[in-house]
Amino acid sequence: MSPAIVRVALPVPLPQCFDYTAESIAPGDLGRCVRVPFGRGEKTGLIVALPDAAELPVERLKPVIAIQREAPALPADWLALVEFTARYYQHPLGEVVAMALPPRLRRADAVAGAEADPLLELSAAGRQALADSKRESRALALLRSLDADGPSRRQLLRDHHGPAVSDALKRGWITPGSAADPAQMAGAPTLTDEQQAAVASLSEGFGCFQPFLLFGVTGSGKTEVYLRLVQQVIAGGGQALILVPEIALTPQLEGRVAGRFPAARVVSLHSALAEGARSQGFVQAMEGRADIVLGTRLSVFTPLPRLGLIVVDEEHDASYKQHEGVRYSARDLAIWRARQRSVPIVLGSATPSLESWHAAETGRYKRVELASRAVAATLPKVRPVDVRREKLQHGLSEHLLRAVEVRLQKGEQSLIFLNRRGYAPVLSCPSCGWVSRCPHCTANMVLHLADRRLRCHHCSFEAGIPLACPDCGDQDIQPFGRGTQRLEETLAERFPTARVLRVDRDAARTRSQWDALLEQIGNGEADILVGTQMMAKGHDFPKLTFVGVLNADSSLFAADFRAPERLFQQLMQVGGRAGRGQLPGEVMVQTQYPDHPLYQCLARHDFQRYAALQLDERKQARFPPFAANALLCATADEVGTALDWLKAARAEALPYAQAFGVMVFDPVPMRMVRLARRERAQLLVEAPARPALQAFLSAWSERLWALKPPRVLRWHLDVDPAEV
Ligand SMILES: Nc1ncnc2c1ncn2[C@@H]1O[C@H](COP(=O)(O)OP(=O)(O)OP(=O)(O)O)[C@@H](O)[C@H]1O
Ligand SMILES: [Zn+2]
Repeated sequence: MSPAIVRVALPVPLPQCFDYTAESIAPGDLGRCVRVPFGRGEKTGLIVALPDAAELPVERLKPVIAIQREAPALPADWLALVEFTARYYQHPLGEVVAMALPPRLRRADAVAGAEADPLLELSAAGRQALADSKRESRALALLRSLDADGPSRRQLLRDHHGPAVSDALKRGWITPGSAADPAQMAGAPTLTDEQQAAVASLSEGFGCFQPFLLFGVTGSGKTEVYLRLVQQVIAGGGQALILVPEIALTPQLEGRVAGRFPAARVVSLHSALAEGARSQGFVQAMEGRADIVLGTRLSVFTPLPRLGLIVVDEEHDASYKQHEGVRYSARDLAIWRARQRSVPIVLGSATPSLESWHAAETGRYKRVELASRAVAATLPKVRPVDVRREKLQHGLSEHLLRAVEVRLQKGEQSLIFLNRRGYAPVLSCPSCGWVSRCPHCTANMVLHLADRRLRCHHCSFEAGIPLACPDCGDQDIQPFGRGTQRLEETLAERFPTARVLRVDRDAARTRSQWDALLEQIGNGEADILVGTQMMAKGHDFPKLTFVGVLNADSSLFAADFRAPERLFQQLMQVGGRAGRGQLPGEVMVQTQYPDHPLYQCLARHDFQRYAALQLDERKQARFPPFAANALLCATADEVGTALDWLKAARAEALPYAQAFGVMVFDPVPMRMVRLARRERAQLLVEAPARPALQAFLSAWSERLWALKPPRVLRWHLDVDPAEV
């Protein structure tokens, strides 16, 4: 009997899969990891097909080394998902698989998915201990919370009560709970009428594919709506997948979900997790043992046998698109998955992407609206502050300073938003014009006074601060412009009694630093916050009533056609942090263009009007969603090499591009030509719609693989690029 053939996707930058022979093979081996000889070494890949015949003569095939049969095989719908991803984003399947699979599964290590996260409840002894207790202690706090909120998962308890949990287990004060209903909710507020209506319309989608756009103003309580839908799904025996932009920015949501469904098994997945935890969560979800999967873009690849609902929170967020390796959009793949599995998908945002907005306008998505805030009576008052005629004090207008002053007097919080880390964006010499450029990038090095370094925010190159100008020796070199550190300094000088707190990536390098900052703000231990985009999303601080925005104009006339859309979203989101509790909010945006439609629409909270204006412009200019784009990017040691290769690539495309209705533009150097010592160029492909683009790219990429690049050159395709 001739040996069986297995087709394996391997993590190598080549477009094809590889055939091997295997002694014995069962249909169940499809979707299993496998070790195979490759080149002079070995590699781990995934069995993606069991073909009847090989592409090469069988005698030339090598036998597999081992098939990993301890871990469960990936299911067929998962294989279809990664195959679609590879095809759509024009990326080798083996690399897509390697990205989508947690490392331990990928290496074909045995993975125990069984590590339980048991439900713990108060025992009779615990109840007694609680009654007898006299002194306040950590153990007591734990027992009290179990008494008040009911049973909870061990992990969640550990997060809040630390070692007290093991202690209480040992003493028998808490015990694994009886099988509780995972759909049972704890501490849910009564829905507003609007929320109730939204839940009702959205639940109509259960059991079939239907994309919904949940368009809800900031603070309207979208999360509450998701949670009710999730409850219905779990009650029906299904699993829910909730995608969030950045888990580091949403510990609140994680806690909220787990706290709301104490008996449900919640798995949270993101790339910052330890390998073991990520593999475990993945296997738990795959075996149907998780009820809710909450995670960042990568979790769109979690196998979910009982999938009943997908939620994409803040669907407009740029972090759903991966910017390296496999350049996929988790939002778009989530929609594909919902269709594949015939389940509803809810895309939620106060500022939807124009793509999704357009889809709702044209009826492809169903729009469900939350027009008012859940708690606060009103949306904040927003106004542009004209800075053309005002003398600014260290970049701050009198209006803005007075607004901060008023908040201080009332004991409320202000946030000054400046999307620029560091002390100053550049150090420069007034006599010869020297500026602190990064030696490896087309970018300036940012001055960080906190640790006295110059740092490139693109390649992370660092240098000390020179005492004198390296070119002319002048000792009077100066920081130019303003970053968050400098703003923090200015505000502390101006308001000496206020507690000024900076919240940016430098202040919150780790998850625990970030949690500590959030707690400080939540407890009202800060009066003035200086924050970057980290502060823009999703947070809910009841005492925060004023938001001042600096330096917004710089994105107004940026070259990228999506820049104004992003600016509008960002300003609306950051403004949405103000006045979410009982206190009314106010937002000021310093600008030289107070009459610009963007600021005018912002002041009226009129997303719809702004979206209509932008979509009109896009239609005229044939930008997405009225066209589909791809970029072919090349990097090399010098830009000329990259441009030459792109020209050759273009020449390959020209003879048949027209047949697809596709335009292939001339290659150009990228705006930031140098990045981390490499020089970059790109070429834009524009098609009337996605199917035409796909058909063209499949044909073209075959030729691209055949075009032998010079050794120093790397290339990739970026389908639906975020920036053009
Ligand atoms: N029905 C309700 N009753 C009482 N409080 C509610 C209700 N719904 C939501 N809230 C509260 O309102 C606040 C805002 O809700 P949530 O964070 O879900 O808003 P959101 O729509 O996600 O806002 P954003 O888009 O700005 O993040 C939260 O503090 C939430 O607990
Ligand atoms: Zn650099």
